[in-house]
Amino acid sequence: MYVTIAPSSVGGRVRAPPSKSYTHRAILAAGYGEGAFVRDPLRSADTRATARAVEAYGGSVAEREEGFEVEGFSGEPAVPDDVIDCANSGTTMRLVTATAALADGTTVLTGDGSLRSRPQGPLLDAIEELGGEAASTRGNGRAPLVVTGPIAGGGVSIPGDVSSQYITALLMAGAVTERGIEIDLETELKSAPYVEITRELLAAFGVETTETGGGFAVAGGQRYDPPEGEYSVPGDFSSISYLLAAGAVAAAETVEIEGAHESAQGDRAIVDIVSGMGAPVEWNRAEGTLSVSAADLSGIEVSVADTPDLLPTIAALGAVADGETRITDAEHVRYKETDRVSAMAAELGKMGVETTEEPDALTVHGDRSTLEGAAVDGRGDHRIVMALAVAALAADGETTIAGSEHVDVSFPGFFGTWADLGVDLEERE
Ligand SMILES: O=C(O)C1=C[C@@H](OP(=O)(O)O)[C@@H](O)[C@H](O)C1
Ligand SMILES: C=C(OP(=O)(O)O)C(=O)O
Repeated sequence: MYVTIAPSSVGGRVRAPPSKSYTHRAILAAGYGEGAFVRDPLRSADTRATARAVEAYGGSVAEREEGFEVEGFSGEPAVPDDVIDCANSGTTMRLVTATAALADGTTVLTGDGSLRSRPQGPLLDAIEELGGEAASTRGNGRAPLVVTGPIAGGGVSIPGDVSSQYITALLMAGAVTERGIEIDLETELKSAPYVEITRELLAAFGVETTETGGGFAVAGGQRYDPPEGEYSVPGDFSSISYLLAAGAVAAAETVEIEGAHESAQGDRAIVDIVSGMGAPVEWNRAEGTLSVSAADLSGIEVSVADTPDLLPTIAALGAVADGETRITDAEHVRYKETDRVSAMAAELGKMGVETTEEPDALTVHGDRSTLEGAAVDGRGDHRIVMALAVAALAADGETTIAGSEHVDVSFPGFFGTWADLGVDLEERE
């Protein structure tokens, strides 16, 4: 599908979708236990992929009005009847590849073209180090993957700078192994707050993890069992980034965002980034509301070591801001649904924006007066689509984004929310 967006001003009160990261983990945690009710989950293409995997391992996930009713496989995943299709979701593939290592038999995992291009080698090596068998069918460290268990746990070393999802995967699976898993990081951990999200969620399910000198550890033989048998998912700060950015570049009146409660999400850094660029932002943490007004923005330097998913949003803000916006520590942002560093450089380039790309950085030379509407490509990547939809608000003339349907991966109804904010847009096949 295509969406055409005319330059618009925005205002009003909207609700952030529930967190994708917490929803994935809550569904799988409930699967590792006897089950749980996941209240207010994100119902999206990616989180449904995790739900399907839990079913493949012998659990069940029923969608109810208020949440997902999950029945678990009690720490003993069955050998799936069929290949597990993780679709577009890296989180699903990494987290449930470690689950496969617990099953007494062989599991095959695959995904769409984008997911089959993303790195899985370090996780396969870790499973082998723990005594399982794990291979890429093409021998290139990418899916399709074939994993044979069971593993009993033990010590493992893994790089920290490719994906934090490997650590999350091993911690979650390790809790139900016999011996637990001790993870030694070979290189500095990137996307570190996502491991904190994991640890926070595991604690809420009664599972203890520890930070060691060189990494993390989880004891084996633990039970996943949240109080009252339920878990409530907080709002998603990566999704909030587009709403805050829309307010910062185009609010005629204040934009108010509900569902912004404190949690371990590193992407809450967007609040400081937007205000650091000059937009007035207020965060009422007790109520979980944010309000933002527009201002003349200026460029900023920001590291995305901890917050890779914010790069497309910051790049779009940088295109509207005056002066240079330099986004550093971004190498791991190239391993996402697309290489988001070069995707943003190229697509903003079509809108008249000058950028400088380095292996681990992107500099956007912002000048709102030269930002022009154009035909751009969302690259089949939800975050590229949504970030370009931010830039479109401030462009001179209409912008048409190809692949608008991909927002379903993390923010279903994104363009409905955009319209509620007053954006002048049209979607078509
Ligand atoms: O664990 C998670 O929920 C995620 C971790 C991050 O990936 P990496 O750890 O691969 O950087 C992030 O980019 C992704 O959107 C979600
Ligand atoms: C990279 C992302 O997710 P995943 O790794 O789960 O595909 C994302 O949501 O931006």
